[in-house]
Amino acid sequence: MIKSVEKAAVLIEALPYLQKFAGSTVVIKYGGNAMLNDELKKNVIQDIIFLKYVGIRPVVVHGGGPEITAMLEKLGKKSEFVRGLRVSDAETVEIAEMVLVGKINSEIVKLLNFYGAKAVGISGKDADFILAVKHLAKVQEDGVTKEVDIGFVGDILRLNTALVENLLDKGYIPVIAPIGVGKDGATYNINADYVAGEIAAALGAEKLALLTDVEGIYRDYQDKSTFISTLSLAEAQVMIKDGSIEGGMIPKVEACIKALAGGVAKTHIIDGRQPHSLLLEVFTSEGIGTEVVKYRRYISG
Ligand SMILES: Nc1ncnc2c1ncn2[C@@H]1O[C@H](COP(=O)(O)OP(=O)(O)O)[C@@H](O)[C@H]1O
Ligand SMILES: CC(=O)N[C@@H](CCC(=O)OP(=O)(O)O)C(=O)O
Repeated sequence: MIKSVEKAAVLIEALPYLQKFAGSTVVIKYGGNAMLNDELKKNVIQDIIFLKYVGIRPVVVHGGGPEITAMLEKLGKKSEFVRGLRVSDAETVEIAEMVLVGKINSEIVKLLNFYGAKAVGISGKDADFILAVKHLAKVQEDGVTKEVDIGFVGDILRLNTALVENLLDKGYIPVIAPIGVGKDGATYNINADYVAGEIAAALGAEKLALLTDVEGIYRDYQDKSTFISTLSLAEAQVMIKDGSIEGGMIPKVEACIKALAGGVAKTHIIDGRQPHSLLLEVFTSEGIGTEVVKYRRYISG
């Protein structure tokens, strides 16, 4: 049992962060790999509500990659990824939309409302929130960079930021599904990390927190002793180039780069499997996850 004095110390430790973040916007990317059981989901939902009740403006962007993969498998379709992005033919994007908007978005909204917030779900199609264009994946072949068509995968052309700002101003928690719409009316599957990075930059958020299924970034992710607590943009770019950041971690790091370039003060990749990792990241001095920063300070001597 923790003693009352220790409980009070925990609350007092949060005081400078409560003061610092009151009124600011925090974008939370809730990844599909951090949704894997109900207890974890409840923890994340309670953390988001906690942020809201201490005066922070949380914006939730969710993924759902594993559920899309499982649904595609049920329908006899195999998933293929290029640089962390799902190759999406017309049928795949339709299923991705069904899973993301019809299932995951409405479930997160339901849970947030059940635990005491007022949440509103939106996809990129609501009020043309995410205007998208076809993404061309850049892959290296024999030392040459080639552009590859991976189907209805979108890049973000424009975000209707006013929609999210209006919701925040009225006290709602926006819950965003990463589906975009083209000028031609086509539906695009967009990696949720990119949506989170762009929306954090567009809103001038204080913080972007990406919840995933690893502790953070490793120099060699097969070797847990190579964990990195702070990574600069330049270092991250080198790690993508030399292949030590790969697959699903690439969009995350690129989202941090986008957010930092857009003026977001802090970006973090944290372990969504650790109970209340979001609260620990925001309100304690305990270092958690990997912080991606513009520049790293070197202490000499
Ligand atoms: N250098 C690295 N450090 C940590 N994880 C990495 C690294 N490179 C690739 N990864 C992979 O990225 C994964 C996280 O991305 P992803 O599976 O898309 O998660 P999410 O569903 O949360 O978006 C990790 O589980 C890990 O397999
Ligand atoms: C183009 C693309 O890759 N879209 C993603 C969208 C969901 C997502 O981003 O889910 P996670 O955050 O759980 O990975 C996909 O189809 O898996």
